[in-house]
Amino acid sequence: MEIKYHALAGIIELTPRLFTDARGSFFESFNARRFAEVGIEGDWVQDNQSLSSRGVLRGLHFQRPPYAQAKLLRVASGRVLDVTVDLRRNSPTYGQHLSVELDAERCNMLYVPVGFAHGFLTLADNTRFIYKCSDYYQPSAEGGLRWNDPTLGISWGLEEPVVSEKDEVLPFLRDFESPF
Ligand SMILES: Cc1cn([C@H]2C[C@H](O)[C@@H](COP(=O)(O)OP(=O)(O)O[C@H]3O[C@@H](C)C(=O)[C@@H](O)[C@H]3O)O2)c(=O)[nH]c1=O
Repeated sequence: MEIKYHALAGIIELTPRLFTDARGSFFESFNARRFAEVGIEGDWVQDNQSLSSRGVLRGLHFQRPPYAQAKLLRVASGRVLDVTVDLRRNSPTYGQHLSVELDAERCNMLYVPVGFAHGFLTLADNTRFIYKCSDYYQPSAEGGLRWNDPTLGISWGLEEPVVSEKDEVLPFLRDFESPF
């Protein structure tokens, strides 16, 4: 497994070893012991999966404490541009973001600790996005930031993605107090 510690401290990318043979391929998508060794901590309690066509943007989302979630993300089919924004008030990289492409061919995964907003844009049809969460879904604790906030300056590479009504009215960073 290849491990990459990204410039936003705490974000870890894992690219697993794929075992390929005449039947197809195999990889370990989660191994509690091995993942803990490289710094991935989470008492994982919920798995989610979404299906999206190309050009769908979901995010940028988080849950407020005490329901904050760490997430372990991957793509089972298709491809996404995955974006995380550092919302840890004491962090030297507060307000900065990281963009990482996740795809079903490499099966690369991203670990996002508590304290980040998260979103993704699908780059292919039939994109299945799968993620583990370290706390349960709690609608009353949902929060987020606007995907096209000029202060964040995220280059999504698409002018008019498909975005939910809920996500189109999320606040901008300047009007927002981070709960982290
Ligand atoms: C996130 C979530 C949603 N739902 C329901 C609520 C709603 O009716 C429907 C769709 O919810 P949403 O529109 O919030 O789904 P979506 O926009 O895909 O939300 C997800 O976006 C990505 C970027 C994340 O990081 C996730 O944590 C999550 O917030 O599913 C659950 O039942 N459990 C869950 O854990």
